[in-house]
Amino acid sequence: MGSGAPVPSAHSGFGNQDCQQNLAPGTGVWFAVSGSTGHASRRAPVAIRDGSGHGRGRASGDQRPRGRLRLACGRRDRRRHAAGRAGHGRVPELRRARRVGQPVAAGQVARGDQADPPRRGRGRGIRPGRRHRIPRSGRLPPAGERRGRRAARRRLPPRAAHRRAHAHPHRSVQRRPPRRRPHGAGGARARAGHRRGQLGRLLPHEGRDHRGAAGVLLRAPPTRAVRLPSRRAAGHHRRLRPQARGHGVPAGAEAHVDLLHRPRGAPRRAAQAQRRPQPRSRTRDDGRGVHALLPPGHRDACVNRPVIVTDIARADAATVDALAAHGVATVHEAMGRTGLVGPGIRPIQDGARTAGTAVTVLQAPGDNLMIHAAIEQCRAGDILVVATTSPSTDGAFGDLFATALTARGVRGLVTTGGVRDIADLRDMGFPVWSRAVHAQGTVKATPGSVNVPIVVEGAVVHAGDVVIADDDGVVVVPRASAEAALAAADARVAKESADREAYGSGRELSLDRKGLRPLLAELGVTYLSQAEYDDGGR
Ligand SMILES: O=C([O-])CC(=O)C(=O)O
Ligand SMILES: [Mg+2]
Repeated sequence: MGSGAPVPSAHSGFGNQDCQQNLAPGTGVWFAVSGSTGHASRRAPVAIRDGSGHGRGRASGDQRPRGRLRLACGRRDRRRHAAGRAGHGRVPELRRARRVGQPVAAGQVARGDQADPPRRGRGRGIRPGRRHRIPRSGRLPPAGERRGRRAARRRLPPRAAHRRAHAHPHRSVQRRPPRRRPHGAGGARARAGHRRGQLGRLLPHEGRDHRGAAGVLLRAPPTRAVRLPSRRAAGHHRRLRPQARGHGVPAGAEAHVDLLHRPRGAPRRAAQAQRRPQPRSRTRDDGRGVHALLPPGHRDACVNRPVIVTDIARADAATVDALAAHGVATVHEAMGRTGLVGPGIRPIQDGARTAGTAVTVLQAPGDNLMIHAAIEQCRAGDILVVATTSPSTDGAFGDLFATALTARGVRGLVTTGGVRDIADLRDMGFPVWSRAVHAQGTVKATPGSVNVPIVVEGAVVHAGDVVIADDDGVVVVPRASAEAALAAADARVAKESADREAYGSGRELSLDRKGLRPLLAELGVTYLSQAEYDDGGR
């Protein structure tokens, strides 16, 4: 939504989360009449001042705003009602009433004393701060709904039957719609706005009654409604036209799609309302991490489900050892400055240099189950490389794992997570590169994968790739490029060796040896004496 004029709507269901999720700064929020009791009154008109929070509504967790609208019977009404003399002419009174469709100014909460009275119709005389009677049928529904409302009224039970059935005649309790939704009982689930039944409850033209005690048409918004830019309205939802009509707005592509409901499959958790609908996961992901869906048939599509790949191809062991001898910086340069793991992954010890073939682990944050599974897949010459599906610094690895891995000939660990027992790890001589040292324990509860491609601080690691690690960090050499990388690294080492000799003896400067003087001149770098510099370079 942009910051344009708010859309008139009879929806009343903006809660705090809706605001945080879906509204841009300065976007006005609008309201509908809420009954004094019943589910509709739990929804609240609030306004957004900026993208970080809400207007002056009540604290988070209590979605009733200060500007909540109430319909209430006056004391005299209740007395007369109790005495069975609720005459035909007695009607509930509307306090601090506002017109449906009247936008709340951005940055303000709807308050009764700021109410803008209706300009037309039977409620035109209503003034803030005064008590006015309004006709039982009210004038609140937008014009487009009148036909449906009249149809719904015809289906109401007689008033006498209603009074007999009414449990609390002294209160202005909203009467439930006389007809139940076709999809199950219209109880708590219906009020919470689940599933398609809600659509039916919202739309008068679908023939259901929505009037509260005062005959006011009540609407509840979709709790999972999603706001999208209006340019995406066209074709978004097959019910666009009838729904837009129901709200008295144009039904074309210009209609605001916040009037629409999310198609089937929307997530139940409001915090995830903007995620695409996904097939229900067969695994327990506990909401941690977001699956990166790959199209079926993609070579890496199996990363969508937890797997342990057992028979990985590994880079040649002699090549791995030779690359280890060259170190991270040299190999990285030899590979055209690629393959480097980001600087967030640091060694926990000094002076270690190792290389191995990668056994990869993709695990949930705070969960080291898949490390346990990966140990079995490790063999001599491997290096364990661990990534989590979302950032975590929990200490998922310690000396017990290192002991098991050492027994299998594993050469070290690289992890995007945290490690603990590091004094023991150092004493053992088991080298580790990690994002954090953190004693925080982890669980063994969530599925993950072993030997699938992972990303480690910007570097893609496939199982069997060469991973070289030393005090400078970590570099990854794809298995298929290992031989070429070694040849390039050998050449670089030879060249660096000659350079080292030249610089060490003082015979030559790198500027001359590398032919950099002409480059400096070409780049406009000039030499000045101190006097010339002090003189401003003239
Ligand atoms: O067991 C764990 O959760 C990690 C650990 O501390 C160890 O390997 O020693
Ligand atoms: Mg431990």
